Amino acid sequence: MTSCVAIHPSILNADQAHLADELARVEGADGLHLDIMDNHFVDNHFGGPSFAQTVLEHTSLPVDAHLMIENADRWAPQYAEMGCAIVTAHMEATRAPFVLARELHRLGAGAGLALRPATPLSAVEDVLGEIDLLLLMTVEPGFGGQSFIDLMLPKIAAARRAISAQNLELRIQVDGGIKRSTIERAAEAGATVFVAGSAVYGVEDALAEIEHLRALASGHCH
Ligand SMILES: O=C(CO)[C@H](O)[C@H](O)COP(=O)(O)O
Repeated sequence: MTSCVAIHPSILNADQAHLADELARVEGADGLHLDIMDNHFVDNHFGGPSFAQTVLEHTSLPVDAHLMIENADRWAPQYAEMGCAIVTAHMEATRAPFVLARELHRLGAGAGLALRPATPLSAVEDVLGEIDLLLLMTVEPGFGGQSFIDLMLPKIAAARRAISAQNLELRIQVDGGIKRSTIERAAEAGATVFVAGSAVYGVEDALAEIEHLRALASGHCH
């Protein structure tokens, strides 16, 4: 059965020593969230092009690459070229979001833009019509296992209103602290794509957890 919501496990939280197994145990999710961190835009280093290539070779899921890197205009297109389904750059790290979105589309990928918690929605309002995914961070980007920031709920709701007012199709993704106790509030506010790291990789039966999260969010479809 297709659902109105999507659960994307974040492999940042997987056991990196057993990457192929960790990818296999989330087959059945709606997509895979691939964090890329450059230790400049955030205080952590993870992923990169060769890691992304390895991940793409070991999953059948559509991969959404979340680039927590400086100078995203320069580096984002290669993730589209290698086959990521969606490439998301941070609005704070792109100088030319319209050009970047068109370039990602030309390369066959969806285009996403992400906002740190403290960046207002107004930063992306003019570009919403060019993108496929708006990622609203619900923690400070950089690390898994943090607590969901409740103050992001009005921002999610405002994004949902802006998208409806402009009659757009793009999806709202949330990332950070998504688990059983938070997913319904994020869904009710207007999110439809949920990144879940520790909630999925921290339990033995990852697929059962994905099902559970999907069922909770599905009660609040937009
Ligand atoms: O971008 C991220 C942190 O910056 C991640 O996607 C992170 O893996 C989410 O983990 P959790 O679900 O445990 O909060």
